[in-house]
This record gives sequence, structure tokens and C-alpha cells, in this order.
Amino acid sequence: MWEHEQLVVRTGRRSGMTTMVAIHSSEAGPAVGGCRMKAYPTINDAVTDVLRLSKAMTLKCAAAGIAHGGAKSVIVVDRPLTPELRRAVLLDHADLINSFGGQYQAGPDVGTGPDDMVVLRELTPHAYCLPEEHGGTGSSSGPTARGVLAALGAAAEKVFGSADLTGKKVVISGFGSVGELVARGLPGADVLVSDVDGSRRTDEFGWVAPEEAYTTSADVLVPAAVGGVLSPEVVRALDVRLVVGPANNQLTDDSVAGLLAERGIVWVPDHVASAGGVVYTLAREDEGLDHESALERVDAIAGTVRRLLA
Ligand SMILES: NC(=O)c1ccc[n+]([C@@H]2O[C@H](COP(=O)([O-])OP(=O)(O)OC[C@H]3O[C@@H](n4cnc5c(N)ncnc54)[C@H](O)[C@@H]3O)[C@@H](O)[C@H]2O)c1
Repeated sequence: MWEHEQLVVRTGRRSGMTTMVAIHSSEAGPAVGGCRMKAYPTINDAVTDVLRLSKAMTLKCAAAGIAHGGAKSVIVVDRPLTPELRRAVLLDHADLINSFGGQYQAGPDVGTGPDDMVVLRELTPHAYCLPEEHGGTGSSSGPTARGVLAALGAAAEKVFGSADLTGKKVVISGFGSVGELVARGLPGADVLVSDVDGSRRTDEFGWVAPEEAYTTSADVLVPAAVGGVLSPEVVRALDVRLVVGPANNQLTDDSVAGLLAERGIVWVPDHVASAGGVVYTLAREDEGLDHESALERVDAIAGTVRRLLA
């Protein structure tokens, strides 16, 4: 059954490139979600991604108690991006965002950042996370990592009897902006990191080859790269007690949650664990809260995880 409110796919008049917006739900309020800029094998793959990601945003806002619905947008990269072409496709995308009259509000996601939001803002007011010098709150990676750490601590209380992960072995798959901050937020833990980009390797943390990240024996696994990583086959091979991380849509389908439970592995749903960024950004940019008060909202993810696991 079609459960989304809208999907609009458009060819940009400046760039000739395809961009799209999916609004899953605006029942709870204007729909929010990041703008992903990425190459896809086919347009259908991009459509599938934007539909799944927009639904995850509805769940994320609902679980975090935010009065917003869920949406997502995608810019399909189909050729090498020069700075001029990047700007052209962002302006095309801004036109598309504007056509929703505020029912879709965009932020950065994989492939885009605060500077891209500045370009969107030239044509639409509906863009969050501009750099601080432009009046925004910048990258949401910090608050997202903080929310993951809050979720991790609460889940560790349940699984290991203590939120303190000192001495516990933690594998982080995806040593990007969030993964790195999560790694740094676990002093005392035996942290191993993994990334398809070998240049991310550092002496600061142990290293696991990306193809071994999901089979390495550990206490905790943190998916912090891409979605669709927990398939039935992968779950059968997991050798951890707890999975919690920021990557959106970690399960290949909902039934995998049952397999995790059968194996006695506690999994914190990604739409709960990864909400720190959107919680913080909306608290600051919509409600005008100061930094510390917005971080308190992020830390409240721990309470949500405790209730969920109870
Ligand atoms: N940044 C945020 O505020 C935020 C908020 C919510 C959810 N998320 C999700 O969290 C995840 C990480 O976000 P980020 O901002 O750190 O992204 P990022 O692009 O900075 O980092 C992702 C890292 O994963 C690596 N990677 C890609 N494919 C991989 C694979 N198959 N195995 C191992 N490593 C791989 C990349 O090389 C990169 O270093 C993404 O799924 C994102 O959608 C991020």
C-alpha cells in the first residue's frame, strides 16, 4: 500500500539533473528531513531510498516527541560535479523545496553540508543547519553522536548492568563524522573502527577491515556508515550483545528485528538512536533554545531507550 503523502521527481532547469522530495507524513507538523546527494545505479534506486528514508524520519520525529512529520530529499548525482554544476543543482533543488510551501524543510545529509544549505537558502527559507556565521547551528553530527552515546549508555545499563563501557570491546562500522565522534566519546572502551575509505585509518583506534566489521567478536556494534546492513545472513553471523548506531534504516526489512531478538542481541532502533541531530537543530533553530538546553533534549534519548527496552 502507498503510505506516503507525496513524491515529486523533477528535472532541474539549470542543471538537467534529477532531484526529488518524498513527504511521508506531515500529520504531526511540517515534514523535515535531510537532503542526500549521491550517485545511484538507477533512478528507481533513488526513489526507493528517498521513500524509505522519509518514512524513517516520521518514526524518528515521533519517537523523539517532535511536532514534525517525516520527509527526505535526494539529488541524484549522474555525472562529475563541478562547483558550477553543484550550485546549479542545489538551486534547482531549492525551487523544488519551495514548491511545497513549507511542508518540506530540508537539512544536510550524506553528500551535503552546511555550506550547501547556504545555497538552498538563496531561493528558499526552508533550509536548516546553515553555518553559524550564517545564523544556523551548522553540522548536526555532534548532537547526533551525543544522542548515540546517550542511547548506547542506556542500552548498556540494560545489557551489561552499567552505562560505563570501560573495558568493553566496541566495533564502529563507518569512521565518518558521527562514527569518529562516537569513538572519541568512549574513553576507556576498547574501540575498533572500520571504514571502506582506508585513508580514515588512524593509530588512535584499532582497525577492522570493512568486510569483517559485522563478524568480529565484540560487546557492542555501532553501525555508522550506510543503511541495509543488518540482513538475516549478517544477523546470523553477528557475535555481539548490543547493536546501536546512527546509520538510518539498518535492517534490510522489519522481520530482521525478530531475528535479532531470537539471538538475544539487543538492537536499539536507528530512528531512536540517531535522532540527536534533528532534536538539537529544531530545538535551536525553531524553538530558540540555547546550546545547553538543546543538548538536554538530546540526552533525553537515554530515557526513551530505557522505556523502550523495559
Ligand atoms: N550526520 C548526522 O547528523 C546524522 C544524523 C542521523 C543519521 N545519520 C546517519 O549516520 C550515518 C553516518 O553519518 P555521517 O554523517 O557520519 O556520514 P559520513 O559520510 O561522514 O560517514 C560515513 C562513513 O562511512 C564510510 N562508509 C561508507 N560505506 C561503508 C561501508 N560499507 N562500510 C564501512 N564504512 C563505510 C564512509 O567512507 C564514511 O567515512 C549515515 O548513515 C547517516 O545517514 C547521520
